[in-house]
Amino acid sequence: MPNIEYIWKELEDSYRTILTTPSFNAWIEQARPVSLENNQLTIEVPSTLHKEYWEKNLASKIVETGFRLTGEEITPQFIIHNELASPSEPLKKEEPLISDITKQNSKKALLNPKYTFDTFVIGKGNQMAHAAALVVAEDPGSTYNPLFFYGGVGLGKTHLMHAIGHQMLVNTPSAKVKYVSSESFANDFINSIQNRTSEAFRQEYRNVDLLLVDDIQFFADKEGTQEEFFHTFNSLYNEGRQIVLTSDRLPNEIPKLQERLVSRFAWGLSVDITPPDLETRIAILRKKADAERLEIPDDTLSYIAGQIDSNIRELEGALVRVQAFATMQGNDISTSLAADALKTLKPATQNNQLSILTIQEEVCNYYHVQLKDLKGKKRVKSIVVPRQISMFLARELTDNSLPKIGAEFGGKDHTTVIHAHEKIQQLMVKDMTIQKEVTEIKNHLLS
Ligand SMILES: Nc1ncnc2c1ncn2[C@@H]1O[C@H](COP(=O)(O)OP(=O)(O)OP(=O)(O)O)[C@@H](O)[C@H]1O
Repeated sequence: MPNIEYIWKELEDSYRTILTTPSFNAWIEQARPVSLENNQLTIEVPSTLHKEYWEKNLASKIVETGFRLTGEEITPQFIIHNELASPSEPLKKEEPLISDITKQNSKKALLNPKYTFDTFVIGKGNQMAHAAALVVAEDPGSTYNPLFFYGGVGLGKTHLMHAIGHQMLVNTPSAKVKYVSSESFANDFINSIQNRTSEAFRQEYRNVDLLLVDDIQFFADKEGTQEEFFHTFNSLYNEGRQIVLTSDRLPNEIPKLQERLVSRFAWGLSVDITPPDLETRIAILRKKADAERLEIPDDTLSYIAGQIDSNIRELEGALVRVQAFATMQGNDISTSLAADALKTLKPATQNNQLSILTIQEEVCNYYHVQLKDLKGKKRVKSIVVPRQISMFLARELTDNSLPKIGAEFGGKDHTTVIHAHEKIQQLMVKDMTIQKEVTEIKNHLLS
């Protein structure tokens, strides 16, 4: 009987021949064979979405390959391990062949040529979003419609959206793809009323196979635009066309978003993107440096990745800054050069804002609890209340996104932060002691 490594290697080879590079990266590279016992091959995958995809689309290959190699029936079993993912390796594969028609259509759809699946680094905070994006690109209009990405600023929502568009055009060059920001949608709509071109507006938006609308939190307060978008949505949805939306928060947290839109957005799948861990940040920088053919030592990349932890746009900006600094000085890039280049950047990125850690430390001091307990899972009241107060203050006093705040409390879900915020808000009204304590901590933090 061949061993598990051999079988997995053979499986990888056969998947490589039948899957596109992005699919291979999303499904096969993110999976890990765990054991082969009693003809059962156990495979660890990162999420339920991955598990379902494997079961539906990839598992039969295991049975086929298993039989070919062993003469016996090998049955696959999938288990989910949330801690599994690590950033994908820089791509070593050949460039995908993108036809001229696809390129022209990508341009027409206003897609950024750099935002493809190939240039996207998969890591813990985005693997589910990436996998969902891929499913939608391969099979638009059926599995997750609408697909809704939410999360903090600069974490790759737009990038994934464009990647879906590119991939769909690779698969079907004649597909009609349209990307707009929510502001452009609103402006187009208003212009169409002023210019009496409503029919043309409808033609434009309701005859696409894939509609990508970015940052829909800016629909808040725009009643007429929401009304029009509601009809656009219905028309596309009823025709089985794919809709992908992004926002910095969940639909039900967007102020003044009509209830009927909130409920429609929940028909498909909502996936959050959380800030990347250090490994992923390093992998993103490495990929970017390689693409730009920059020579940067690994420890310098780690240094830069350590300086900026919650926004990939700023991370990329830091790399550009280091590069410019090196050119200006006529020196090679090194860690000390990077430190010099980023010195002036630090106050700007931090914006003199309170950090989540400062809030946590202040609350720990006030209630005499330990930081590790505050970030831990203990459910005793003496810790739960300070924990919820810290989350409340992090939300009130900083610009951090809900997922980011959750992540800073030992990897808690953003819904825990919402719950904590609501809870403390209510207590502040009912409980004078809590009100006094929270105010004291807040005053101390702001003084
Ligand atoms: N996983 C990733 N791999 C490679 N590059 C990434 C990744 N995530 C984000 N980026 C890059 O970071 C930058 C910011 O990403 P993007 O514009 O998609 O963020 P966003 O979440 O849409 O932000 P906003 O909320 O401001 O619209 C882009 O240049 C994008 O290519």
